[in-house]
Amino acid sequence: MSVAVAAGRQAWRQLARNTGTSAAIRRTIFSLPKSQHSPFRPAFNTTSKALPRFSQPQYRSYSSGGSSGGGTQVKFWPFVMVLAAGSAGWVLLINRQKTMPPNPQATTTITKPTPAFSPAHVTVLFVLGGPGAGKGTQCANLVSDFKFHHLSAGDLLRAEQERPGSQYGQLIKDCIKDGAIVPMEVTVALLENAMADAIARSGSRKARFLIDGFPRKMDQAFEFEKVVCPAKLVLFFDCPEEVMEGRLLERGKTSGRADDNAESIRKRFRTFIETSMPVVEYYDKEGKVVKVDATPKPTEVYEDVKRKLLEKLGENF
Ligand SMILES: Nc1ncnc2c1ncn2[C@@H]1O[C@H](COP(=O)(O)OP(=O)(O)O)[C@@H](O)[C@H]1O
Ligand SMILES: O=c1ccn([C@@H]2O[C@H](COP(=O)(O)OP(=O)(O)O)[C@@H](O)[C@H]2O)c(=O)[nH]1
Repeated sequence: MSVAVAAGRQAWRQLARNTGTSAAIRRTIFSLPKSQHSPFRPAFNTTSKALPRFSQPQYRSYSSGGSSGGGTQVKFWPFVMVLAAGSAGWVLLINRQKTMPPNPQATTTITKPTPAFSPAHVTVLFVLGGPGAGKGTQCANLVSDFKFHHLSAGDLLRAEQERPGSQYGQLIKDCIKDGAIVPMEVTVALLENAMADAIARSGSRKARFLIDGFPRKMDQAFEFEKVVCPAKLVLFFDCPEEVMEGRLLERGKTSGRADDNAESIRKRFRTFIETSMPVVEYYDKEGKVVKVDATPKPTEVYEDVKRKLLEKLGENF
């Protein structure tokens, strides 16, 4: 290898003397930017996003016959030496890389999308429970005691619905009125953006989030954990329908919400039982649910929430 490299170097100098600087030669021989000459590129070219392979047709073709025609002083044996030395080095490098472990970043992108936030820095708690169970009320308490960022999926959707020019405004409006679930792409994107904003504003990459009223459907749960952040646990507020109905009708007197009326409430209850309870059951099987009785008065519910969360997560979660 060293003999070949030395011969190549010698040939390179000879060529430079004959036709100008080595940089000029490089530009003449390879009409490619320098970065595309990396011998490592083919080994890492495993994803569809990778740059195109360094391919032979991009070389100009040279042959020893060229020296006889133009009356030039350039000798062509140095080219042969350079190519021979380069090819030998190339083969050695390729063989060495076959024995190297794969680049984990290069392979991760094709097999599984990386979540935007790492659970090592970001703690996510999903907060679930039927409509009117008291999720928002208890989240407010947790925010003041544990410095959580509180993100209500319903609030984010309502804000998007009101945003001038939103292409999802009408869709969100119709879903909310009918107690149906907005397509997950919209909600997951709103949550991810809101998390990124909160983290940027806090100036620290460590953060705790209460994701309130989400995920309400299995596809949302899978998508969020895959592309945004795996969740640590689910805080589930258990409340009978008749209690929730009374609270919602009372809230409807002042909330101004289009869905706090008897007809929408009925539809929301049905969606909750059919679509959202399976999410709670799924996480329960994973041992990730902290269940709290939501029927006592708010202060008592909160005492229970605090005690059970600390029991599950420890003081320094
Ligand atoms: N434990 C409770 N007892 C009585 N009323 C409650 C309790 N928790 C919440 N509320 C009231 O019930 C309504 C629904 O609570 P909210 O926190 O908005 O529920 P959710 O976010 O689950 O829809 C609100 O008007 C709230 O003040
Ligand atoms: O992930 C979500 C969360 C909420 N919603 C919609 O927003 C409504 C209100 O949800 P919110 O959590 O604000 O209120 P809740 O029903 O819990 O009182 C729901 O009925 C759904 O129509 C949704 O589509 N996807």
